[in-house]
Order: sequence, then C-alpha cells, then structure tokens
Amino acid sequence: MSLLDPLFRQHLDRLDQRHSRRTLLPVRPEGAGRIRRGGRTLLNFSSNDYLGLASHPLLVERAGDWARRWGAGSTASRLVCGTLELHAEVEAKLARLKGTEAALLFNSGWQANAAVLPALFDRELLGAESLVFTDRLNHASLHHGCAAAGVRQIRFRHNDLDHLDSLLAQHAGEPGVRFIVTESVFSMDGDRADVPTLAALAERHGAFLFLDEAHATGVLGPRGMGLAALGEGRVDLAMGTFSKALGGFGAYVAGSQALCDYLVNRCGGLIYATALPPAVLGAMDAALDLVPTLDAERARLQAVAERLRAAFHGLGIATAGSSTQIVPAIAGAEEDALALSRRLEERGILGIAIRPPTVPPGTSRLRFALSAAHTDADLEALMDAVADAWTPA
Ligand SMILES: Cc1ncc(COP(=O)(O)O)c(C=O)c1O
Repeated sequence: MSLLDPLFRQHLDRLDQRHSRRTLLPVRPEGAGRIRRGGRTLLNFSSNDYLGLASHPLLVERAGDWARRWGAGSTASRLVCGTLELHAEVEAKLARLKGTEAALLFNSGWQANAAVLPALFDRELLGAESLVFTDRLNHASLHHGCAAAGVRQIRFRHNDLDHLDSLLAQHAGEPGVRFIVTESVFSMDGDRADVPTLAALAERHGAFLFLDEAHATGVLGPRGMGLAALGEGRVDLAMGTFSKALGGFGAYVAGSQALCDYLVNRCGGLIYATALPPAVLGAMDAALDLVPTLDAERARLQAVAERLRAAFHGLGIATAGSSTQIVPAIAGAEEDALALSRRLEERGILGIAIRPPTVPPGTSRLRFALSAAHTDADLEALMDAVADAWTPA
C-alpha cells in the first residue's frame, strides 16, 4: 500500500466511468503477423512490425551473436566507456544509407524526442527563446520535448502547410530561431507530410526542419530510408526509430556532423543514459543490411493498404487521410471503438482501439497496421471480420 493509493484509485475509477482505463495484456508473439492472447491465436493488425523483421532470422541471429561475443550490457553511458566500436559501426552504416554526414543512436524514439528538442531549443546556444511551429497531431514524445524545454508551441492545423506558412509569416518580425517540428508519417492517421514543401517553407522562412520519421523508416523513401532521404530540400534533422519497421529497438538522429557532435555534448538523454547493449545493436545492424533490399515488400505493403482502404470506404468507414501502411477505421465514441475491437477479437483479429488522449476526442478508432508478414488470406480475413463486426453509427 503506498501513501497515494487512495488518489490513484480515485483516478482509476474516473477512467473506468469514461471507458478510458488502460490495462496491460500480455501476449506471446507467434511470428508471421500472429500473436497468442488469452489462449487464442489472433491475427495481429496492431503491431508496428511493418516489414515482419521482428522475428526475422538474420536479426535474431545477429542479436544473439553480438550478445555472445560482446556481452549483455554496454556497461556505461556513451560518454564514459559505453560507446562500443559497434555503436560507431552502426551509426556510420546508417549515415551512409540516409545520405547524411552523421547519425547518432538513441535508446528509444521517445527518449530521442524528449531529449533532443530541449538541447536544440537551448537559449544559451541560440541567444533567445525559440519559435517552435508544430503540427497539431504530433506524437506525444514531441510535445514532451517541447514541454521539457519550456517553449510555447505555435501549432498549425494538421498537415496544413498553408496554415504553417501563414503562421511563419505572422511571426516574421520576432526575434528567435524558427523550428518546424513535424512527422513524415503520422502514427494514428497514417497520412504523410509533404516533405519537399516543408523543406521549401523552412528554406524561405529560415527555419530549422525537424522531421520524425518513426513510421516512415523502413517503409517509404529510397531504399526505405524515409522521406527526408528523398533529398528534395534540406531536412536539418531526421529522427527515426528501429522499433517499428526495423523490427528491433532504439532510435536515431541523422544530420550534419556538427549537429551530432553538439548533441553528444548537450543532450542530457544521451549523456546521462546507459548506451544500447550489443544484442540491440546486432538487430539494428542486420535490419540495416536487409531494409534496402525490400523494395518488393514495400510495394506490396502499399498495394495491400490501398485495398484495405477501398474495402473500408465501401463499408462507409472513414480512414482519415491514410495513404500508408497505417489504416485507421474511425469509430467516433470510445465505447464504440472498444466494442468493435472486442467483436473483432471474437473473430480472431487483434485491432486495438485507440482513444483520447492519444487521438482527439470523438475520433476513437481501430488503428490497423499492415505488415509484409500478412498474407492475402490474412487480409481477406480482416476485411471479412470488419464487414461482419462493424455496426454503422
Ligand atoms: C511518431 C513517433 N515518434 C516517436 C515514437 C517513439 O518511438 P519508440 O517507440 O521507439 O520510443 C513513436 C512511437 O510510437 C511515434 O509514433
């Protein structure tokens, strides 16, 4: 019993009343887009394992091999003695693939965003408060980074670059470095940002462009290296993760050498955290070998997503602005999304309900994430189950 348990319980009761309480439900991965939960095998359309690499033998083998050769832990932070030759090798390989001068590994995407943004908005570095323009639907970790830095966000309407342009113009006379902070693929709507236009706006308004590529890395852009790698304009910092299409864990920042060297000296989340361990680095290294070879899987993923969207539209189900492997089915009310998710589970499909505060109120949804591991028969099963379970509002 902790001192605050009565308050914790009150809070949980309120969440129960609003159908908003979350719980942790253990599952067992079964590979090939399937998991086992509550004694049943379910087709999993809720993971971010877009290329099916989480169980790929090359990643598993190299993770095990590097752990056996170099140990279970990295034993210290990057700046003490935790930077193994392996970190430097993976960073160099990643920078080559991304076409940037340098890359820097972080322990997770959340940690990278929460720690890198405050380092960039540093008043000592910039001499003034930053002007930070952010997409309204940015991921929680980007909000957290802004909040940790104590900056006020100037929010533009989701993916509305005319609105961003007008806000930048509106603040033109004010002192301070401008930052545009956004994502290339939005995790809950599955839509993309227009990166070349973002880069042009950044150029015109003298702004630093920070692009979160968590859901694009591995899936979009040349050799799956994300939309910043298109090279259509300057992206000052591309952040991405190894935890989604790359099948493992951890994150990266790719950009100039000076940017990465600065972060090594100023970014608390890198300086004061133990470095990633060899097994994780082994999986990263193997993913970087595989991902450039997976153009056929990427093309299929997009084609399958297109089919799913068409099927949903045929049923009258809105899919927000989805144009990627993430296809939301908007239910509206939280309890409707939860009921739908339960009905799908009865039909052998895992489609998790996503609710506020992760998405705006009134837009609770099932977020379906497709994977190259899903077969055509899996997709048919999903479409049949949704057609069966969906009750129009
Ligand atoms: C856009 C975005 N950025 C960052 C993260 C955090 O990445 P990680 O899961 O590696 O901590 C996520 C994860 O969901 C995300 O969707």
